[in-house]
Amino acid sequence: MTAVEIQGVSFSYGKMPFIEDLSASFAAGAVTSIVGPNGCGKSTLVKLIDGLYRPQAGRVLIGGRPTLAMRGKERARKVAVLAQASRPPAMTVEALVACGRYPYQCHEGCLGPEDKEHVESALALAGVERFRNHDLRHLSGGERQRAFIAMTLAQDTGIIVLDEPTTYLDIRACHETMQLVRRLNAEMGKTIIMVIHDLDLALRYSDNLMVMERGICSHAGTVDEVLESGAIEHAFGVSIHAVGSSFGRSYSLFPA
Ligand SMILES: Nc1ncnc2c1ncn2[C@@H]1O[C@H](COP(=O)(O)OP(=O)(O)OP(=O)(O)O)[C@@H](O)[C@H]1O
Repeated sequence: MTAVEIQGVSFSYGKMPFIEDLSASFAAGAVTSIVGPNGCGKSTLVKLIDGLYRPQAGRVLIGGRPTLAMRGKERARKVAVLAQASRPPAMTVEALVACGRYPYQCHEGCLGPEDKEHVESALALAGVERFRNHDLRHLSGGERQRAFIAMTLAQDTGIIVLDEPTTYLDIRACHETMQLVRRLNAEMGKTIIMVIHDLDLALRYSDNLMVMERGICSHAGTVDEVLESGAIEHAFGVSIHAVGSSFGRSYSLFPA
């Protein structure tokens, strides 16, 4: 089953077409990473999925429904998008996580018992309960990232899109974030789509990969299929060596 489908999408920022006739699909219940060199259009694609940008041609479907046919709150009940890390707002972790409930709130914006339950379980799942009263600005990068992931969990969507969730994190926090992603997928059946620069993390923690090169999808498939295709080597100009160990496979990448 397909969670998100991109059908013949074209998009340009100015006069020059940037994304042209892009088609791709993201499988439901899978962890898919979008990888590609700087500036190839990964974040643009995320914004198209989020409905922030309107394609000049083609359409994006979420659960079979065109994104632009949905109102903002309806879309936000289907897909939670965590944008690239920016300066953290001055608020507590709990207040941030409560923001994830906005698609379910009425005009007054107060939380009902069901909203509060979702906030509590999101705090617990992301492992940030003990920081609930902490100011986001005083957390470490890894703790803060988990707080933002908790906010997307409170949104209670089947699909979560993470744009560079490991930026600024040290190696341990990177792996913890990826393990959380895998747990959300395995235990809650979440479909995860993430943009990720660290190819080793993408290869280790994803089921599927989509490789982008300047506005196009050059290859998509399972990790093994994409590795065999040579699309990553082509896109990044690297060679990849897989190393097996009792801890699983890891990947070394060298300039070609
Ligand atoms: N708001 C904008 N207006 C004009 N051009 C833009 C805008 N946002 C992005 N671009 C351009 O579109 C291209 C793709 O940008 P995008 O951020 O989607 O790439 P990316 O693959 O996510 O890059 P990175 O890996 O560096 O984050 C880049 O050349 C960028 O300069």
